[in-house]
Amino acid sequence: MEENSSVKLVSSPLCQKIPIKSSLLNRAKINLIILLLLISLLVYRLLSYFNNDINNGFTWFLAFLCESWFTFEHFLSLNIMWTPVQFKTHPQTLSQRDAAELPAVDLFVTTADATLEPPIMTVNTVLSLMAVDYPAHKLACYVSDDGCSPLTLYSLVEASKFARLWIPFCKKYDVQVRAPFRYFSGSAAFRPSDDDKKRSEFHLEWRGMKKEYENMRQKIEEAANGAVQIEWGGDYATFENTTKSDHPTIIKVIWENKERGPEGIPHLVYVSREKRPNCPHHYKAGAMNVLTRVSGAMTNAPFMLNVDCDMFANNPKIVLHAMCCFLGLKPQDCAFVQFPQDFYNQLKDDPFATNMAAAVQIVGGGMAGIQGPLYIGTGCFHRRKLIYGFSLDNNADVQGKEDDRKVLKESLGNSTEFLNSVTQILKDDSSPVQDLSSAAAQLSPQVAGCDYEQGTSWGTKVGWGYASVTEDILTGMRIHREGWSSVWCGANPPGFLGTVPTSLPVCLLQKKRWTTGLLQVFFSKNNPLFDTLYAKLGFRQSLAYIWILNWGLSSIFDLCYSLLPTYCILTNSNFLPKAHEPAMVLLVVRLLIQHLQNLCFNLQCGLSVRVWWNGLRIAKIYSATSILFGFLCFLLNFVGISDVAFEVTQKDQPDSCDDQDSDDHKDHDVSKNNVGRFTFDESPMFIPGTTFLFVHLTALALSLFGHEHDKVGVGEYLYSVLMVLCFWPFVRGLFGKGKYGIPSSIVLKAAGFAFIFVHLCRASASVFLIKRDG
Ligand SMILES: O=c1ccn([C@@H]2O[C@H](COP(=O)(O)OP(=O)(O)O[C@H]3O[C@H](CO)[C@@H](O)[C@H](O)[C@H]3O)[C@@H](O)[C@H]2O)c(=O)[nH]1
Ligand SMILES: [Mn+2]
Repeated sequence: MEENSSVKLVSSPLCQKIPIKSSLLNRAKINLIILLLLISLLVYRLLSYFNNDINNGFTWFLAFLCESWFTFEHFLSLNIMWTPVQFKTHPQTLSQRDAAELPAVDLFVTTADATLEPPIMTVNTVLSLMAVDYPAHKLACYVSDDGCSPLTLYSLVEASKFARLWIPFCKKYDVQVRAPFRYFSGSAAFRPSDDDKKRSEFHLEWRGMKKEYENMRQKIEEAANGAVQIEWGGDYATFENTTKSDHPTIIKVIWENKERGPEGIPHLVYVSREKRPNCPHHYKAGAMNVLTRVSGAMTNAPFMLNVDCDMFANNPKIVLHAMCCFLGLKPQDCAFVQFPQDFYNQLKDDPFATNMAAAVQIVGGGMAGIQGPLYIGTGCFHRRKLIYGFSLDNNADVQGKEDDRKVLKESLGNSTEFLNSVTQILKDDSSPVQDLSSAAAQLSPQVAGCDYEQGTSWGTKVGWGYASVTEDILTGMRIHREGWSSVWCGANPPGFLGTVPTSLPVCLLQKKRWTTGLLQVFFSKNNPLFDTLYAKLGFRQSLAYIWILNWGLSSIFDLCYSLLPTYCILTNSNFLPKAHEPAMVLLVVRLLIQHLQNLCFNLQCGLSVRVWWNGLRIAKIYSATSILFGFLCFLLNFVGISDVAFEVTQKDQPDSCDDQDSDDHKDHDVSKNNVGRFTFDESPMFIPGTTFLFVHLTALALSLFGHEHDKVGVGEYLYSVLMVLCFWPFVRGLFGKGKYGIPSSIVLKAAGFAFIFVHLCRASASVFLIKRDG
């Protein structure tokens, strides 16, 4: 194992921090070479300026600007991959401890829309969490429903009935995957083991359980498609005359573990916070803050896990893994425990590059070797104390704060029940509430009300942050800024599995939101550089954040750069070194190393060449569509013209158990051949993408048909041809029918923009071209 001086080794019988050995360090070294090549290309560009060896000042400047950014960006990425570490946890050691010694954990699941996020999916996530290997009386599961949907409540009520059969079954047979849809998916991986089969009663129970699950699924489906009406009355009466954006607080204790025994079924609570039309609700961040307060006043566990509704616990020991980190490391080294994001519905050859597992691994493991991984919004365990903005040291000033109710009130709001729970957390006193249902009844709905947070620090110094639609990065950064480190816990099998969008329009919406959200953080007082200067964010950690936050901006530079070849072809100029120049060698070597490295990495991860190409291609497509739009949204928001909304990502319905093999992903309305094929809709995001294609096609066509092009080099042509290849799915879209075709309104608008672009290029040529011939 390679020792690294900048990585402190922390070890305990529960959790070890281990530097990752040389293969990844080689990655860093190769990237160092690429960095040197990038720098030498910049030097070449400067020299060509001083030698007066340029034929177009505009392209020179733009190319220099973009290349400087690429070099800087590459340097930032190198920083991340320089000292990767991994954490190894030993849950079996912890599970030997007495249940009484294990801390309580509140489990949060968020859902926002019963149509985009099928309730059966939320139900599976909830069941997988309630069934984990951990004393049941130490767990409570809270579901936030931003959709205020009686269907969601109904589904959870059904789920709680099923849970009473499912959880004992899972524990009896040590089921490995406790999301029933997955367990019963028919996939070979989840077939009962030989040992189980030998037990005579197993088959009977297995079949019975499968039938129960099917019944529950059917009931929920029938309620969803209206075949069976939910009866308004009892618990559902409160939903009458409500809409998603206008309704009172609804909190229902669906199931209470009254015996409080380790073998029981964990509590299950439904929460739909109050919403009113003129009251900002801050999307997911707002929902998380309400869950924090409601759970505080009810079970008040010192630790909280949060997952998105599509992300089930794939490893039954997941809470034990997390507790190994919290109990095995020094508190300041373990502010939160983030599990990698992994997905189960990956499309073949990953056409939309949604499988970011490799990238996430590099970033997560890399940052883990600095000040700790970023918080990625789901699959993460937090400390309640830090979420409230307190220090982890029980020093005098905290005790002081505790007495000072006024200070607490100012920052955390004015609810007696909730403030009492906060005081308890400050004292590290974890005695649970006696009776959940009466606690819920007494709890003023105020803590989940839409004006509770007015004048408090919620959304700024307390809880999940409101200043960005990527509330996760913002919130994690606040914790790092306060000087704490976080942990990256790669359990095996993976801790959680979620879904990725499986169609292009949905992917575009998601990428657009991420771009906007990240830029919102960067261009604000939350900029990581300030946190390094004025707070406790480490310098290298700050660089890592700068790299992540500018993910969208890098693509914008890339988009500009990709337009340069067309500009050059249209104006008979060049911006890349000519074939005979030595700089061309540097360029070619750099591109070769970079892409070969990526290719090898893909192959090492067991992925195909196709995946590598798809990744390259879709990056260009995202730049010209979603990222461009995300950037524009950010600009409009920055100058105060428009708000940014959190548009929920549409999720595919999980397969029912009758499907033979869930590992083969199925698109629900197309034949298998079309899975992953590009689909289009009326979204304006397709306009710039199509325009980009038209511009390249026009430039290439014009030079083929005799347009003057003696100064254009081979580099410009190859670049442009490559861009057309990347946009080949769009070429197909021009001729495709139905959703496989680009709508004619989009094509017309794009043609208009392309015409204007070509015209402007040619008009500007006369302004920028340096007349060398006198
Ligand atoms: O008003 C809202 C909007 C969303 N959500 C929930 O937020 C979660 C994430 O939403 P999703 O549409 O799945 O967004 P993704 O882009 O897939 O989510 C990623 O990116 C988000 C930040 O942009 C993070 O919050 C997520 O955890 C992370 O998985 C889901 O459970 C939603 O139900 C709400 O509770 N209320
Ligand atoms: Mn999601």
